[in-house]
Amino acid sequence: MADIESSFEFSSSLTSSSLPPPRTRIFKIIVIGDSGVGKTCLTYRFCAGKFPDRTEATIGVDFREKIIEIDGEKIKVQLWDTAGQERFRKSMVQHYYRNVHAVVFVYDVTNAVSFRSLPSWIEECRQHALGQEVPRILVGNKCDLRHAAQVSTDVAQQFADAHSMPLFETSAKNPYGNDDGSRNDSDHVEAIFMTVAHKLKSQKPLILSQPPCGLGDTVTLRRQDEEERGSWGCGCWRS
Ligand SMILES: Nc1nc2c(ncn2[C@@H]2O[C@H](COP(=O)(O)OP(=O)(O)OP(=O)(O)O)[C@@H](O)[C@H]2O)c(=O)[nH]1
Ligand SMILES: [Mg+2]
Repeated sequence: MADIESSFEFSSSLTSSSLPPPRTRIFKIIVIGDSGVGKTCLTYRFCAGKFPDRTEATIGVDFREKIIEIDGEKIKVQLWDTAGQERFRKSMVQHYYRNVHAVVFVYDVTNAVSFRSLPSWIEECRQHALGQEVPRILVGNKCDLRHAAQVSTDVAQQFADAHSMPLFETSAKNPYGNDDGSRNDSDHVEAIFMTVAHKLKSQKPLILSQPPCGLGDTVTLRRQDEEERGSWGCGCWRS
C-alpha cells in the first residue's frame, strides 16, 4: 500500500550522466458513490478511452492510472475506483482517504436513490477529516438514458451549489448520443478528470526556492504542500 500511496515516483531509467531522474507527480483521486452508478465505467473510460464490455461489482478498490501532460509537466492521474457495496468496502475505507488529493462523487441520473445517498458519502468524507482544500466534484452519470432520468439538472445543481462543488453530467457509455438517437450535450468524461487535474496542478505548483548555501548550481524544486505538510521528500534537479 505504501508504494501506491506515495505521491511522487521515479522514472525507472537513469540518465547516462547519473543525474537524478525526473519525477512524476501523482494525483490520487478517489471516485465514490452507490453501487451501480458507473464508477468503474467512468474510470475505465478515462484511462482506457472506451466503455468496458462488462463490469462486476468492485471489491475493495481497483486502481486505474493515466499519464497526462499539463503545461509541459507529465502527471500521473491515479484513480481509485472504490466499491459502492458496504460489504466490499468496509475494510478498505481508511485507505481510500489516506493522502487523497481530490474526491469525485458519482450518482446515477436514472436512480434517485443514488442521488439521495450523496449526503452519506459526504459525511463519510467528513468523518475521515478531509480538509476543505481537497477539491470535490459531483458527477451525474448515465446521461445517455435520457428517457429514464429521475434526477433533474436543476435539483442536482442546487445540491452541488449547497456543497460548493461543481456539477458535471456525463455518460461513460455514450458521450455523444442518447439511447433515443438524439444528441447528447453532456460533459465528456475526459474533460471532467482533466478539469480536476488542472485544479490540483494550480493548487499545488512546483515552486522554485533558493538553494541552501554550498549547493552550488543546484536548484531545489518543491511542491507547495510539501512545505505545508512537511511530509514530502526534497526534489532536486541540477540546473
Ligand atoms: N447506459 C449506461 N450504463 C452505464 C453507464 N455507466 C455504467 N453503466 C452500467 O451500469 C452498471 C454498473 O456500472 P459499474 O461501473 O460497474 O458501477 P459501479 O459504480 O462501479 O458499481 P460498484 O463497483 O458495485 O460500486 C453496468 O451495467 C454498466 O454497464 C452509462 O454511462 N450509461
Ligand atoms: Mg465498480
